[in-house]
Amino acid sequence: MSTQSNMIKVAVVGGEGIGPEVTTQSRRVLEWFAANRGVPMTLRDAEYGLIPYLKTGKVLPEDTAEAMDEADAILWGATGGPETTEVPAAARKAGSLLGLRSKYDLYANLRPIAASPSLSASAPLKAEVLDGVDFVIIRELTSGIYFGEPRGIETLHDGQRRGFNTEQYTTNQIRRVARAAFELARTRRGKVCSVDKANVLETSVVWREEMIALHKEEFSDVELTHLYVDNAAMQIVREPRQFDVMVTGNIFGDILSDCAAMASGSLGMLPSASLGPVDRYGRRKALYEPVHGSAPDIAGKGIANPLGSILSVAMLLRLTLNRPEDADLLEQAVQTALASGARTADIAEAGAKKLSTVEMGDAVLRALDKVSAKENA
Ligand SMILES: NC(=O)c1ccc[n+]([C@@H]2O[C@H](COP(=O)([O-])OP(=O)(O)OC[C@H]3O[C@@H](n4cnc5c(N)ncnc54)[C@H](O)[C@@H]3O)[C@@H](O)[C@H]2O)c1
Ligand SMILES: CC(C)[C@H](C(=O)O)[C@@H](O)C(=O)O
Ligand SMILES: [Mg+2]
Repeated sequence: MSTQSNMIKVAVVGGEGIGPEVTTQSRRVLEWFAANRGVPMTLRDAEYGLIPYLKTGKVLPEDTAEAMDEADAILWGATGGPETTEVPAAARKAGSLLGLRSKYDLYANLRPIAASPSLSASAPLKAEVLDGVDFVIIRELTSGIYFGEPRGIETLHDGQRRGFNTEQYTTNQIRRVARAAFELARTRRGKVCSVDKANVLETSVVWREEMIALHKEEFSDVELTHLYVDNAAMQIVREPRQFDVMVTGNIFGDILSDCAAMASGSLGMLPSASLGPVDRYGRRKALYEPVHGSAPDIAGKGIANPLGSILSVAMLLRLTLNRPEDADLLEQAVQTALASGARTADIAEAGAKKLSTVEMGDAVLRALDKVSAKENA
């Protein structure tokens, strides 16, 4: 991490599938902020996935690991896809995204969901329930069933195979992500909905008890409610406006955020920030990435929606660079581009012109020029 001045180091890791396609556009946006708004940052590009594996035998070569280690912020694209079946499971595991989340202790994963007024005609949900949708899912990212031990696959006496994993949460793991949720709610509409499965799982019993205890001890000014995860999935589709901050465990948050993407129009629209603990200098390691994956079904076609990745840059500007005005400007530019009719295939109304990934990047850069000129006028 940077030790001097306010120069922020950003590692840009496009990865696989549509990852490099969308990250090329969000990188252009970062460059626009460096050139036009004097945002102090250095960019270091690094390869991840099949391509470096074929060259070095590692999906995460040393140079990439070093770029990520020294970065304040990582702009990540995506990992995975059928083309990577050439990479043995062990090599993939050695450099996995889960391993990186764990290595940097990126426990608080913020996934904001906002409905764009311009997309109400093409959104899968009814326009009446979308007006004003604005909530954040905070997903615990470094524990739960993704990381619990024991785990494995074994062969039983009768020859059947049995796969097993362990769901787990400790008091501290719950409390630190709960704190992130309560603190965020204080800057928003003051409401936290905690999602669990406490009617079945012991991990969720502890989760709910710790939420209630911390709320009572330190955050009684915030409204705290609870939902079981099955009901939460239904409520997100039925009436997403009821939520302000939703906090939940690793696997529930993974599933609920893809579900919530339907309130923003497409999975391609959702950004995210994964944050580590604050160190003694007040800094925290962060990884910014769209919520979607490598989308093998559209990879290489140049049609992926780059807005989830571009909006992740807005989160980077806000959370790592502490430049809220620049983050607002970028979010405004995205809305301006959408209002002017810019659509990739995933958000296009019937009959609308479909832009390529690059053309959507162009539309956002044009909108940035326009909104910043207006601001300076
Ligand atoms: N953070 C990550 O790197 C990440 C996240 C999710 C999935 N993955 C990996 O991605 C691979 C594919 O997974 P999947 O197909 O289940 O999920 P996915 O998110 O890649 O795609 C799901 C669907 O959404 C569409 N989609 C996703 N992003 C889009 C975009 N920007 N524009 C337009 N359409 C978009 C895809 O075309 C696909 O139909 C898997 O290997 C998975 O493990 C990686
Ligand atoms: C790629 C995969 C491991 C990842 C997850 O499950 O966390 C993804 O789905 C996500 O949402 O970031
Ligand atoms: Mg996911």
